[in-house]
Amino acid sequence: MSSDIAIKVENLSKIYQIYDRPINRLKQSLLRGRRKYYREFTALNNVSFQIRKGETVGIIGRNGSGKSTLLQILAGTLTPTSGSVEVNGRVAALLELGSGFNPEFTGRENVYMNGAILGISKEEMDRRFNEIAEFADIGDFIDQPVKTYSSGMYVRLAFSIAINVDADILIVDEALAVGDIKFQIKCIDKMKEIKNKGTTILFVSHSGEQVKRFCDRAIWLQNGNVRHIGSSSEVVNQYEDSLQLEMLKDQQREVAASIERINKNEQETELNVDIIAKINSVTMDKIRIKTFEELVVYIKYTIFTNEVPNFLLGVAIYGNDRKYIFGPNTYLDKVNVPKTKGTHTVMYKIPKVPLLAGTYFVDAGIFTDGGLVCIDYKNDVCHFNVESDYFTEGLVHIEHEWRVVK
Ligand SMILES: Nc1ncnc2c1ncn2[C@@H]1O[C@H](COP(=O)(O)OP(=O)(O)OP(=O)(O)O)[C@@H](O)[C@H]1O
Repeated sequence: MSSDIAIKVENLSKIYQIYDRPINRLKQSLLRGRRKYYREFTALNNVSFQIRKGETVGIIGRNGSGKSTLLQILAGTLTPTSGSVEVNGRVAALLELGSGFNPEFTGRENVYMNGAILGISKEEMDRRFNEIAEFADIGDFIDQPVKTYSSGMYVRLAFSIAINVDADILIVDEALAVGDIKFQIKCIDKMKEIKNKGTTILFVSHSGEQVKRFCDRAIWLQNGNVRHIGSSSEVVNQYEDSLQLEMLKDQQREVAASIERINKNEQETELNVDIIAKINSVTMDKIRIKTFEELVVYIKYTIFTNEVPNFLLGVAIYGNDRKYIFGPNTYLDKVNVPKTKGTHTVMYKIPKVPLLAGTYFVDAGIFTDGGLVCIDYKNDVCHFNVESDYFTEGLVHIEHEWRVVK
């Protein structure tokens, strides 16, 4: 393995054997392979990647996507079914709660035991002990058996050991979510310090923001497969978009069913009543854009009467929480659009969209009388995703400046 590579994973797979009943496990071990008493579940499927020394890499994915399985294999606490893992350097791992400590031993004893596992001598641990105890800040509990600890105390001590043993590679599995905010800040500061010292860090987090801020790159696992590897903001944005899209698909299924019902009613209305106009379609050139790129929406509508006086068209953009962001109309903008009989298409363009990463929804409506009377309105008729590099935070980019005044 090249000397600047810290971790090299090639075609790594982990298949768990799932026994529906405990007795089946026994039967399997007694009858050794003559019959299969288990189902197989692929938790990792042909995963390959490399991590350079000094890199901080975030691992993201939905529950059950294989993140913990991967970290456990990298930390050496789980064996893979196939594939290879090469780790260059000493690993300190902070895995799920409950691993790494003997519950009957005191905190102090566990500190020394963990040190021994990492190949650190007793004398060396004597030198480091105070720093570890101070960082964990669990007071007299350090001399109590670990089984009496709260989950918060447990994480404090485990984290304190992991970051005070000068490991080359630090592996952290979602542990920060357990500690209190003050401790989380302390840990992040310490991890930054370690990162600046050149330690390679692998980090599972459910917080996209945390990964964007802290990691250079990210790996997105989906059903045990690597869906994407890249810069952390790019991967997190794509992952979050996909979560939004899944939510959206559910919503759209519901909307499609209700549109079908409405269309049926409309057809009946068209047959019976003289409707004056309707929106035929709302489409977009691109549904995936970057911040400051152009957004184009086409609204096609039909007017059935000779003319609709004071006709106006509006397009509104909403956030995914149905927060109203922007909704101009042709009346307020003093723009003339066709209002006579026939089918017309109007383009609505935002030349430089200032929105930051996320999924946004478009409504379109046609009205008369300055918007007082609604002729037809399409709710959430289409959506688009904005991707942005991690250059600022919030919903939109607002021009601004900083100045030191004193
Ligand atoms: N010992 C096991 N036996 C059988 N299946 C397992 C075992 N450990 C994990 N799995 C399954 O493997 C899949 C991946 O689990 P893993 O814990 O790696 O996912 P994860 O991405 O870390 O999830 P989470 O975010 O919920 O912690 C899950 O479907 C889980 O149920």
